[in-house]
Amino acid sequence: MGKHGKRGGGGRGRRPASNARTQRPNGASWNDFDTESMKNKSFEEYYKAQNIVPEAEWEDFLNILRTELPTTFRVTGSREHADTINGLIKDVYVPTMQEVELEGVKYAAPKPIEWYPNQFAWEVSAPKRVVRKQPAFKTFQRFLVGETSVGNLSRQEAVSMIPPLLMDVEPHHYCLDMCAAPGSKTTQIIEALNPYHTESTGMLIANDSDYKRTHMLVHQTGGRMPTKGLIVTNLDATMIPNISLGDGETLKFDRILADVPCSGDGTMRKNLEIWSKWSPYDGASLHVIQLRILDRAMAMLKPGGRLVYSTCSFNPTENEAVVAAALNAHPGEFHIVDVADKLPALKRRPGINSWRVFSRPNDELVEHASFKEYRTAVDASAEREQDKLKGMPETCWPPANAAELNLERSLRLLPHDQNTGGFYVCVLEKKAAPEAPAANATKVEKVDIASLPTPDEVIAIDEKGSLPLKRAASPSAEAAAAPKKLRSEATKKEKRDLQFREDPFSFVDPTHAEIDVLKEWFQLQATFPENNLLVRNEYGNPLRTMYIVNDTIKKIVLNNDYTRLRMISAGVKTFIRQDSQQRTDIKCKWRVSADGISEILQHVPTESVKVARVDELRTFLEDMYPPIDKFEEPFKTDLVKADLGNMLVKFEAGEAQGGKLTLPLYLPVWKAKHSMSLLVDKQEKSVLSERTFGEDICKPAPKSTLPGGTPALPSGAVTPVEGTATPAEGTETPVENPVVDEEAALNA
Ligand SMILES: C[S@@+](CC[C@H](N)C(=O)[O-])C[C@H]1O[C@@H](n2cnc3c(N)ncnc32)[C@H](O)[C@@H]1O
Repeated sequence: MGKHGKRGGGGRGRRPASNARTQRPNGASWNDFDTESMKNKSFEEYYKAQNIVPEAEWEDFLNILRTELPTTFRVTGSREHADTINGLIKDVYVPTMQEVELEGVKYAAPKPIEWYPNQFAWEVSAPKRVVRKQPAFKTFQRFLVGETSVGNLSRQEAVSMIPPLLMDVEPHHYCLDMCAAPGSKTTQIIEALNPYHTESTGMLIANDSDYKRTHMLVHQTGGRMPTKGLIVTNLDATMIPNISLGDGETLKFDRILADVPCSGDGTMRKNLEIWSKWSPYDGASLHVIQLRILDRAMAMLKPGGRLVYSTCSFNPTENEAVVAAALNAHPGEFHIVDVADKLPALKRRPGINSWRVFSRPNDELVEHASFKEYRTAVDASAEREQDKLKGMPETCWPPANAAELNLERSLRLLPHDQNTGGFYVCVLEKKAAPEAPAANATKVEKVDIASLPTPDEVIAIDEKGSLPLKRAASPSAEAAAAPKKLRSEATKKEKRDLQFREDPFSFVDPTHAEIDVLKEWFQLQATFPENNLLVRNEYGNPLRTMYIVNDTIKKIVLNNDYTRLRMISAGVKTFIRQDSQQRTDIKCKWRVSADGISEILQHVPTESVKVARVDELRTFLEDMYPPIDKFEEPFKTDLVKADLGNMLVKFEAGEAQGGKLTLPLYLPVWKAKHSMSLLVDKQEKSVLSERTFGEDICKPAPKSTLPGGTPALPSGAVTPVEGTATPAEGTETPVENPVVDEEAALNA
């Protein structure tokens, strides 16, 4: 195998199509690669031998792997305005991109992905070079970036959208996403739990073992897809502890996604370095951890529950071998679900029940027909030098009963079928009660997963093509042990994970004076979940931020030590304290966050929401602090009459001043002594402006200081409020999410 991935020099065979530098985080970009260097002898030999691609299609398979992936994205389906956004794409943007020509070449307009439900996913095949240079594509690109930043669109590889669609999530389900970061599938699960903001009683635990990546997860879900039924945790998925719901009940899940760390060779079209680095050890080194994660998922699933196992790898060692071993570790308990009737337009290949196992001593593939033969080679020292894996376990080979496990019901997505990356998905269901094997079933020994060797360090590649991921340090084994008692008396006795440095979680006493203030100010009705207001300190003190959680999340928080669960966040950030140093006559020093407004609106009387029109929205966007005089009647009188502080405003659907709102829009607004302001993130304001008025009419933030002496804000900050300032330092850590935390910006 030659050395590939040279930087710079544009030698012979250089890809002609793109001038764009699609820089990869790991350093390789499409410009650095020519198709000549996109070769790997072992990869080709290995996969030819696996028979996952019919011989007649082999060249198509290899050729498409050497081309750049189209851009694909989803419309966030649970949003009220999903249809509006999809309508804009179809009716406004796509017509302008018909027959686009650049340098004599015609490029197709974006088109809906055929198999994705409701035409809510799109594919843009034009290369970035065209998108940059061609005005119609450029305008569309700006729309995509803006709507993605506020959570209305999600950029995601097409095949990566499949596993959540096959989970069949319903709003009442308890779900677990075991390896969730950066969270593209997590947002799909949340959407399925909250279709069109129906009242979901279900919940999701989104977990990842990489601490930094759990914060990406918080950002991805919090700002873009806020839900009161969500907890983010930072656990090793192989030993997620049992979770108590109180009264002796242990949480079992209806739906689990195990989108496990993998070799990522299905991502070669964007993660170009795989071409030079691929080896059969990549998959084999991950086999045991993948199996352990799947095994843990099986234990946490309810009878009748559904579990989706997926990888972005073609490799049977990471796919069918893992599923087969897991089934044989739980004989008679699970079956593979036939999903042939789901997503009917999706071209998929059946899983295989026979595969071959190779090692690669001295850079040449060596096949081992059986585990026994492989061990003989290792023991004879022929393999020892290369035996980085502490030995491939027997579960890497097809078991004797492979043909009886219905592995063909699992799905392999091949890139040349519909111009995508590669993926593997298997849907498993837990039987209501274990079944005895059929009399004619092949006898196999039960797989003992606990006895399998785990490599010390496994390196997986993120499906987004990010940096290789090292396996994160695991929480302590004790932390994984089941809780013995309820939290009320047991928390202090439970073994705490002292390495874990996040702030504690507790609930505000509903009789607390601040809750009375909130109730009176916002006229919160009896339906308001006053018992479910969570704060990030030990004493239930509403110091800076209050989050709303649903009842199940509350039970989890109350009945489990947060360090043992390594809880990073929970619920929707709803109320943010807005203290004033200059004014004492503000009756309610809290504002509703833009993320939390839909949680509040359902509990306030219609008449307490002020009504405005598109004209008023224009005034709010054009001027960061419009004086009350700038507004028209009858809204102006409403503003004059209102007390200083936060109010909720409904901007009615309609057209005026070159703007159009297709649906009503609800936003929090602040009244200060001299002016008004929209409590919305700067970026979101620009997106809103583009969508409503066809251009960004928002004035840039003042350069020096703002009224009240508040300094100008970084991007991502909510508009500060005249006359308000930093709350006194409390015991809570102020920044739960450094990227989007509005408070942090206010306090800058
Ligand atoms: C393929 S990526 C997941 C992609 C994610 N599901 C999505 O759709 O955005 C695999 C993830 O597994 C995490 N991971 C690796 N080992 C893990 C373990 N033992 N337990 C939990 N997560 C793990 C990695 O940090 C990585 O974020």
